[in-house]
Amino acid sequence: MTDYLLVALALLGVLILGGLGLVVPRLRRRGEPPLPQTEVDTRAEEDLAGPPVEAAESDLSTGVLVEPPVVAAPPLEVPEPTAGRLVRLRSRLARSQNAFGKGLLGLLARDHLDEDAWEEIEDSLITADVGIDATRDIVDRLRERTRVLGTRSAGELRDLLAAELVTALDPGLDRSLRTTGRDGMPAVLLVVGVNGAGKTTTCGKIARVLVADGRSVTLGAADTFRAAAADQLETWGGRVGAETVRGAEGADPASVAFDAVRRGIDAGTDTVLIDTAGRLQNKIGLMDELGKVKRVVEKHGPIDETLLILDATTGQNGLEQARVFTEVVNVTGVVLTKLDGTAKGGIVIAVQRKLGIPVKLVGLGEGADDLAPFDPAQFVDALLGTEPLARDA
Ligand SMILES: Nc1nc2c(ncn2[C@@H]2O[C@H](COP(=O)(O)OP(=O)(O)OP(=O)(O)O)[C@@H](O)[C@H]2O)c(=O)[nH]1
Repeated sequence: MTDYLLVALALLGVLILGGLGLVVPRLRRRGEPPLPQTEVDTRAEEDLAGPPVEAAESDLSTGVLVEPPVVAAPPLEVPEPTAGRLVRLRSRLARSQNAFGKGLLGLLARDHLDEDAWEEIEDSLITADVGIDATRDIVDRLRERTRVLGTRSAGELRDLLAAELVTALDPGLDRSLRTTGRDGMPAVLLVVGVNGAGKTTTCGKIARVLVADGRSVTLGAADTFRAAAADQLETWGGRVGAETVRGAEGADPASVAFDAVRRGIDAGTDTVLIDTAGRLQNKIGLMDELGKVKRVVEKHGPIDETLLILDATTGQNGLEQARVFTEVVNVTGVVLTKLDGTAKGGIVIAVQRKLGIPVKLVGLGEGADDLAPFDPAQFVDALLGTEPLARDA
């Protein structure tokens, strides 16, 4: 009888311990944060299958340790520092603007600056796309100062011309990029412009500039018109470890832009860069689409910077297109691309004067780091092929 009692008690003990073993892990798991859906699915499968078999670490039949295969992540690129880029890229600018600078300096070096010479100087500036109004201002001021100062030497004239060109470029304008967010939110940059101007390339280059400066970046591929544009952007981002948010081909650009900012907020990135499409048949369509992108993105908060990408080789025509964009979105800065491929560097002056918006960056080639912060004095030096202004002839 006592034996039966002991056996019954032992069985009861085993049952109680077994029951606790089943309950305790469930209680522990209840305190864990919810898992994303994909992870929940994986966990459910794991639970069904029991603990994972660590076959990768040891071969059970032989007892010999087997190394797990190493999958190497593609190496991230280290972009060039941004400081002094315009000086480093000076030769690109000097090469394309050589005729313009040399021509002007040749004219100023003449023994006698008569009416014809001044007219030729005007023509050179207009040919270089400086624009008629700006050219008149520059030449009038140069003539006046030459007369008052009695300036004669070629060196002095060159310095006066350089000073006038710098003045025409409005060196006091704020050209900094607003890439720092507020209240824990990322800064949001919207990139707009007509197709082929270099929007996607410039987004990629800006991402590199930001990464080089220690920022984290999320890219938004809101150019859903051209499928390759999203691939192109993703490739740029992947090279420096920036994530790209994209939608299906033909998806609503505004919703992709919205998702990109959402992702940037969730991931805690410093800057979200949104690439848009410019391929619209008419002004109304452009207004509707860009206006919607702007409105939808602003549900998260204000847009910090809207950059208009302009192809420098399109000259005065580009200015007309630019005006349409400035009517739709609040453009805060211009990026002039392809300045390496035109002798019409004067377009920088015309753009700022016509649009009243600072040129903040210039594209000087197709290379990944061929984008430079714009600096009026360095630009004029490169344009004229002269030494820095402070140095006298
Ligand atoms: N030489 C030179 N080429 C440039 C520069 N910037 C962009 N490009 C080239 O211009 C071409 C068009 O650039 P994209 O970035 O695809 O232009 P996009 O505005 O995004 O074009 P869509 O997506 O069709 O709207 C590419 O071949 C670029 O390599 C530059 O500063 N210099």
